[in-house]
Amino acid sequence: MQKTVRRLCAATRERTALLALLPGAGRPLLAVLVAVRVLQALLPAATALVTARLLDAAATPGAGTAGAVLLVGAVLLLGQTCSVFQRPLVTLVRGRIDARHRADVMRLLTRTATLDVVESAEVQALVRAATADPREWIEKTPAEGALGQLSVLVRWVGLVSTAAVVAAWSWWLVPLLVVPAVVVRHLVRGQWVRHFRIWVDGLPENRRAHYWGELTSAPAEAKELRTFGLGAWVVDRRQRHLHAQLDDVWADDLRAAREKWWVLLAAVVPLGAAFVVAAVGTTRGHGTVGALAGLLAAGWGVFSAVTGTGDALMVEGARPVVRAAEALRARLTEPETETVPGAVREIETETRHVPGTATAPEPAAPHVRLEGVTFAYPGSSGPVLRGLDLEIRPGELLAVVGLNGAGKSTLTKVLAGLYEPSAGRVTADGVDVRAIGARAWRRRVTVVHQDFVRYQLSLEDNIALGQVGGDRPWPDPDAVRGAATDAGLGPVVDGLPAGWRTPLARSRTGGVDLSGGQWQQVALARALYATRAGARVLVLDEPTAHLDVRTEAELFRRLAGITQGVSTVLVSHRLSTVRLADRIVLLADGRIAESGTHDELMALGGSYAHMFALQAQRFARGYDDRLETGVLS
Ligand SMILES: Nc1ncnc2c1ncn2[C@@H]1O[C@H](COP(=O)(O)OP(=O)(O)OP(=O)(O)O)[C@@H](O)[C@H]1O
Repeated sequence: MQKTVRRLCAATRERTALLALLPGAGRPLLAVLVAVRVLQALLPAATALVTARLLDAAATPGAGTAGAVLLVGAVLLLGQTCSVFQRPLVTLVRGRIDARHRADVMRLLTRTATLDVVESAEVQALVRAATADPREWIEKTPAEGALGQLSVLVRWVGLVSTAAVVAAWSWWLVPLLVVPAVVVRHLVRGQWVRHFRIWVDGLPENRRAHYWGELTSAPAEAKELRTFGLGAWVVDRRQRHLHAQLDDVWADDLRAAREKWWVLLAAVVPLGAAFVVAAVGTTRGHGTVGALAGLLAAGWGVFSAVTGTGDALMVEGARPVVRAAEALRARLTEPETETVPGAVREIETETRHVPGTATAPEPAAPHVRLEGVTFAYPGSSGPVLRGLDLEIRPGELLAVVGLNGAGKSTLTKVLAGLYEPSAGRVTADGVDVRAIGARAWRRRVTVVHQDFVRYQLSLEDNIALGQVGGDRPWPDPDAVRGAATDAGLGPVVDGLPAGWRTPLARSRTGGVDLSGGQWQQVALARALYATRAGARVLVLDEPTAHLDVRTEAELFRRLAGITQGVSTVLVSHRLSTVRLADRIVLLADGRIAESGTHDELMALGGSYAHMFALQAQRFARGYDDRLETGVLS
């Protein structure tokens, strides 16, 4: 009982939340839509009345029918006008509400300061449910639910008005029509609920089928499908998952078709009986033929108003979206530290400066320290970083090396404020970066991630995304060109059909795709653009993995000049490159195991020296031509 009450309360709250979305479409628009819907709901009763009047006028000798004909015409015209206007009104209302809802969800997601929230499986599932982008017939958007709920309410207008017409003939006909209508509604609704559940249960199979289906048309996967001859295997897998879901659905369709006889019986017998009673009554002198015709029309109106389940389905399909959006709001609403204590106000308010374009003083690179930093991924068995201490001195080039999985990328993300340490802290000039605020800190730190993003935008925009917002014009063409030149993109730009404006996506008109190495240079240029806009810590996570030897060597020869006044943290497996750094740290077991210059670490004879010797041997045996050609010595 308590459970039922709680379920009813939740349903009422969610339905109210759906209705509350409607004013978001704009009050005047909503008012017109409600007026149209109410008029439409009144039409069956109006039709019944004017039909009765016309028939009576026609049956009465000498009575004029012109007035009655005009009334019938007016009702028909009103009906047509309503249905003509209803469609665009609904489209507008739906578009506005859903666009606003999706933007709200996106805002919520992008506002979260750290990655762990977005990465969690729970949040991903909520996002999938709340984005309201229906991929199945059982899913409805919030606007569809809101409009459905409006129709459910307006349906009462139709029910009351048609019931009043019927009651005018004889009140006891009203329950005779309403009771079987309620039974039919119950039966039909039960079938839909069952069908709905079968679909929901089969959704995991459906998603697997979609996954394999999409592989057959995705350009990236098309390569492998052909290389390994996986085409038929993938199609077969998709079919198997689809059958695993749809066999149950189709069985239920058959069952529902068989049950339709009961529904038909429940509708036809009482409705037929009511109409027969009315017809017999008319032949015995109770009312006119016109009144009987009106009664039949209104009776059908009563029945339709009760049995229609389409709107209720819209509401049911949208309720999970509203629920997920509420849960997401509760989960993601985290206050971001925007208030900056006095000690670091300077960092927050510094004028961001593009060299050569403004006279503001250059902000200095901060002295960054990681103090006893411990970090574990949610749900993982142990921490990746364990009480790690590291200092990044202003303006230095610090290299971080370590085996695969040692935690180098994790370290870069903690440094950039994308993850918060579970213990310890990151400080800039002695101030905890949490006190500075994630947004303010990230304007000071820029990162080229290992898995950087290839935006489907022009080359210019791809670079200028390094720093958006602020009071400078965007994109800043001088800063874009300077950063591109520093990243070695000059020859690439010359070869692009529309130069800087060329879209870097083959799917776009006039677009091109770049090679892996060229994309890496674009990502580097993006980070260098950020340094031109004020970032003072540049983190490069494997920035040259796709670059050829010559481009990489050339880049590093210029790196010190390019990043003057900026602290650079370079994560790399290429130790021949790393040796050029001011300082090298080796990450092992979640801590800094070794630290020093290349010569100091070689003299130490530890893990770094061992790794370097191994790589040098491999290169000397021809795995890499850098040592032989003397590009890197
Ligand atoms: N988002 C994540 N969620 C859970 N575990 C993760 C996540 N990212 C990385 N890890 C785990 O953390 C550990 C360190 O990964 P990380 O990517 O930091 O290592 P790395 O030193 O950069 O490795 P590589 O040299 O291969 O790039 C690994 O065991 C990895 O499986």
